[in-house]
Amino acid sequence: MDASRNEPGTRSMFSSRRKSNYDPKTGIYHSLIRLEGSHKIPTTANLDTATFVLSQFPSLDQSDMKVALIDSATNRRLTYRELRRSIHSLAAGLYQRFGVRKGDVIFVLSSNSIIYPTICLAILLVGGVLTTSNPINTESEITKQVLDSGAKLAIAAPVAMHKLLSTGIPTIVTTRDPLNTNEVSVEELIDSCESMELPENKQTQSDMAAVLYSSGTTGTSKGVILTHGNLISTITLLKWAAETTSAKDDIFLCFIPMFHIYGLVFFGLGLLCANTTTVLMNRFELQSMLEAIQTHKVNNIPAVPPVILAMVRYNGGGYDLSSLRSVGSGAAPLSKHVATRFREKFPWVDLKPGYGLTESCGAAAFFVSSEEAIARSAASGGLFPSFSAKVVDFESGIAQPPYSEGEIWLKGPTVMKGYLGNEAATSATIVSGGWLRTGDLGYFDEDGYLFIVDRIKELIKHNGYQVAPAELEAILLNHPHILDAAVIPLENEDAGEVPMAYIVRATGSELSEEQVMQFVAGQVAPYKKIKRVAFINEIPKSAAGKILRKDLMAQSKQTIKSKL
Ligand SMILES: CC(C)(COP(=O)(O)OP(=O)(O)OC[C@H]1O[C@@H](n2cnc3c(N)ncnc32)[C@H](O)[C@@H]1OP(=O)(O)O)[C@@H](O)C(=O)NCCC(=O)NCCSC(=O)/C=C/c1ccc(O)cc1
Repeated sequence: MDASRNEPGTRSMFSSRRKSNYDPKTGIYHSLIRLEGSHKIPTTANLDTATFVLSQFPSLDQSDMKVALIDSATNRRLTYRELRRSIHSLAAGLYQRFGVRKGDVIFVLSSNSIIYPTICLAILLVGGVLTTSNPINTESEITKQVLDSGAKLAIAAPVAMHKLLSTGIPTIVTTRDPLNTNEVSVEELIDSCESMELPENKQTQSDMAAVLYSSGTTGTSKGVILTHGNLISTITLLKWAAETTSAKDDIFLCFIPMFHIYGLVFFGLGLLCANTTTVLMNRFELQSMLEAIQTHKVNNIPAVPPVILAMVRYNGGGYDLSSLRSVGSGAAPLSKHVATRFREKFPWVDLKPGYGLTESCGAAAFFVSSEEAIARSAASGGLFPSFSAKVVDFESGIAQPPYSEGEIWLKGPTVMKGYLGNEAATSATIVSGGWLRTGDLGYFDEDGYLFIVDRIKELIKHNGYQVAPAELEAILLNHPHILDAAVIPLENEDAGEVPMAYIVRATGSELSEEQVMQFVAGQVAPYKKIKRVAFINEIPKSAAGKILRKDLMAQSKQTIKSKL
């Protein structure tokens, strides 16, 4: 969000104000910002996400001719009026022609497209539960998610359709191949179902709205249950943030994937409530991004660290980037060094890191103004309104005062209901009093700014995508020449981290590093591929048999240093 267009007085009010209040009696940090008037989170019980989002669209007059989405490749535009119509038609088509009923899970397998928000909102409007996946995932990864989520129907991009064949679930293609007339497409449903009836919506805020997959603090991928209440809260907070920072008239650029919470909340749902215009890229590519910024005079980009690094490295090329005023950073830690270089190179752009998780439905902490972000360049912002946090010491379990480190626990209206069909993981993650254990190590300063210093959870972040070590270890242990294995994150300047495997070979085996990498590469999505292998006699483990990853991470640093 951009601060340079704040209403008179707003900027100084926010930059001088503390973002949270620490109560030493309870050890709780509370957000100090209170939502007022139309920014309050709606409390009506009988409300669903799509009805709420549609109620925020420009009114049905000339103002609904405002452009909501522009396809950067084709320049195709969708106005808010057209978007409203497509959402209703597709929802009616899903109801009448595919029998979708309240609670039915629908699996969406597509990269970003101009109709992605329509698909999400139509599913939510008809009472379906949205589950999404990266289309570059393998057939077996996709099949696993289809089974785990209990999806009854899929909507898939033509290039990914084949990955669903073995699941046997009926599939609608996003755009029809003119040569294959048997397929029903989303576009056809939008065109043909306009006059079909959609029965009265009977959903409540506590109903399940989405199941997005995350590995949480440990283990493999789990379905994060997000209710309509969670989504409505996160959208309300995003709309408030857009308005507070006067970003309502900004042109946004979207390349972050809408199949993850970050992209879904910003571009699939939230910014539509702020009535912004978004230029959509099917996937990230540096030159295309620079071109899109110049052509569409883009002002605002919610981004991720690898993209910010790519912008730092880009040298010239003659693109006019003067329209750009705000770049956000989420999904992975942004190094202080990269942030400083970015600010030196693009001094007219506000760089604002934020913090959120799938389990907190995206929202948790953000910066209102760039002055705050510059003054605390290693922070991830202050708590969003309506949030509380604790910093809990691992050994004692005692909540810590400002500047003391511990695990960040969060409480707020966006915190997930739990993991689908996984009581054990749910109760280990959402603990007494409704606190969400984030698995991140950090602290607050005395003004309530959050600093994330390390990750305690067993997770690798490659390009902002989660890679669960447990998933790769399970694959490795299936190799007949592998006795034991452990996977850890290895720092990487371009992608943040890459997966590295420590392998105990079976006696007499001459298995090579290359063979290990190829074995895994054939079974996982590209971002999960193991990029480095080391052989070891024994995997270090605790008395309880838990892999001592920190020991291996320290060892990997030594090994790599000695090889340089
Ligand atoms: C733009 C990135 C950084 C780079 O894109 P890429 O270069 O295409 O690389 P990928 O990692 O996507 O793809 C891996 C490989 O697959 C390839 N690939 C790629 N898309 C294709 C294709 N459609 N066909 C075929 N091959 C392909 C790609 O070329 C590449 O190949 P290779 O280099 O050979 O390994 C991309 O990774 C990306 O968008 N990452 C962001 C992930 C993300 O959004 N994570 C959010 C998780 S949720 C979260 O943390 C919430 C935070 C949050 C924080 C604050 C808030 O306020 C709210 C929320």
